[in-house]
Amino acid sequence: MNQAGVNEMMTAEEYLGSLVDGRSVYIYGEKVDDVTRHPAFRNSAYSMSRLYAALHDSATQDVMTDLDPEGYRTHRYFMPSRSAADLLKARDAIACWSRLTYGFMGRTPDYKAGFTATLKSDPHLYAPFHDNAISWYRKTARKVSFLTHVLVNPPVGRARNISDMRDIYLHVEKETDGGIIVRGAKMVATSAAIANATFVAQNSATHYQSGREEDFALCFILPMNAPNLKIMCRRSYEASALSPFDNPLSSRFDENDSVLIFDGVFVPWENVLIYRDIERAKSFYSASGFLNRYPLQSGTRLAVKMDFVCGLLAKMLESNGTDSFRGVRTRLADIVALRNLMWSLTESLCHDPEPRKDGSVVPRLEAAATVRYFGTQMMSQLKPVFNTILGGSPIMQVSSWLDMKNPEISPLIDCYFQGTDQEAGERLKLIKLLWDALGSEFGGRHELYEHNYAGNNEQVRLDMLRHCESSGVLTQCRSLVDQCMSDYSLEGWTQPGWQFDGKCQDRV
Ligand SMILES: Cc1cc2nc3c(=O)[nH]c(=O)nc-3n(C[C@H](O)[C@H](O)[C@H](O)COP(=O)(O)OP(=O)(O)OC[C@H]3O[C@@H](n4cnc5c(N)ncnc54)[C@H](O)[C@@H]3O)c2cc1C
Repeated sequence: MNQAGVNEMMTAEEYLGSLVDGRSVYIYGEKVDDVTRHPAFRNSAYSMSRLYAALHDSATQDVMTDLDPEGYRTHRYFMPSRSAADLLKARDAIACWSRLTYGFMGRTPDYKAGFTATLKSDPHLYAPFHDNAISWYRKTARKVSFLTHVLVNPPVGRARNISDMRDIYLHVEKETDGGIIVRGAKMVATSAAIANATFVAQNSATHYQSGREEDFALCFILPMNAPNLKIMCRRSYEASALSPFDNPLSSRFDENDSVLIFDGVFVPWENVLIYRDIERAKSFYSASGFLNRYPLQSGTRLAVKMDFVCGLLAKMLESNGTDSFRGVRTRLADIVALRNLMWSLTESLCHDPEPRKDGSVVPRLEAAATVRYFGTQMMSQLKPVFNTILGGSPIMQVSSWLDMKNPEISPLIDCYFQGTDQEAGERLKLIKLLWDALGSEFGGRHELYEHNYAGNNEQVRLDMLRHCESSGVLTQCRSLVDQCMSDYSLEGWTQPGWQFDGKCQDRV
């Protein structure tokens, strides 16, 4: 094997070029010709392209990439890991990419690599489509393709049977020699407008009725330019950004979430992984290793974001001149503790991993479920602290950068908008950044994302509990209590050593 391996990873330019493929993206009443030039998407697409540049940059290539078992250079998380050390290196690659977006792009291509790498480890989970699994592993690893995913049925008729929702929920409409035709809608595909393909399945909480609902038990991968696939975008925060000074994050890291409408979409057989198979459709999440693997990406990305958030908070407190107050410092400590917790969890995901049949390893599910649990709560825990110790300071802003360029008022701004030992321009720059991160519509969407991206809040908890029950963790916890209770009885200690003379001590 060539030491350098074969390098087919997309460059930044190739990635941007791959998005100009005739996809049907709709926003503001129009179909978008080219997302790489459109004001609603162009900066976010460019931010994503910088990740591809990092794969080829000699300063970051070693951290980011390695050769996969077939001799192709790829991102470290796009291939199965063989050891705890491999997982740690993959964690560092994920962190390296995340820092390029300060943790504000959650669905970078390494997220779905949490799944696609597993296609190589156990393709037989997708029998009789196991060749498709291997083929999609190769395609995604070699190019470092950007896959998003869409798993959730629209929030309508949730208490009804799936089959009663056939007019809305995604299902197979027709089978042909070449593949299947699917129809229905799915929510929401983050970054679909700037991804290469989407993975489509039902989420793990879906209840199917055997014999009636096989048409819904599907799993396939679809290029974003598939005919009749409509990508319906929400409002763009990038398009509504005033300037880099006013919206330094939302103007370039807006992962537009879209509803996908499959309006009679043809899916060729080679893109199908599960077809009308309820058992496989229900079980592949836990069986594939995706549930073990994706929290390494999402936890590491969140840890980077928490670094950023801690920095923001510390700088704002300094600017306000409240950074030495004892009570304020204790609340900053609360946020630093959350940051430390998330980084520690990423370490525990890598150490002592679970072996797979093919000799690869994945993070232990117990640790993965814990990242999912704490990760989804972190932003909600953070906001009250900001609201409390920053008081009203984040709202003391000028309306836009134009006020600072207006000679009539700029001297007044320079005087009255100063921070503690800080010029007004620097303080306002910091406040605008803080507001974009946490107070803006972009910030609100981020809070909702962190809370929900891993499933609804009850599912996150119940999945973790179910795992701890089935893996024996709760049995072990119970037996520790049993052991303690077996040390004594009504008659006294059952073990030698401790003293009891048969009297009630305080009546001696
Ligand atoms: C910003 C953002 C980005 C997202 N990106 C993606 C993406 O890229 N791909 C993707 O697939 N999804 C994505 N999602 C969707 C996300 O996966 C779902 O929102 C999440 O799984 C929660 O599901 P839900 O919204 O359907 O809520 P529900 O499951 O409807 O839950 C809402 C409430 O109803 C309760 N509930 C639901 N069902 C039951 C039941 N059977 N019995 C009792 N109570 C019940 C829940 O406990 C919860 O309290 C995104 C969401 C957001 C907010």
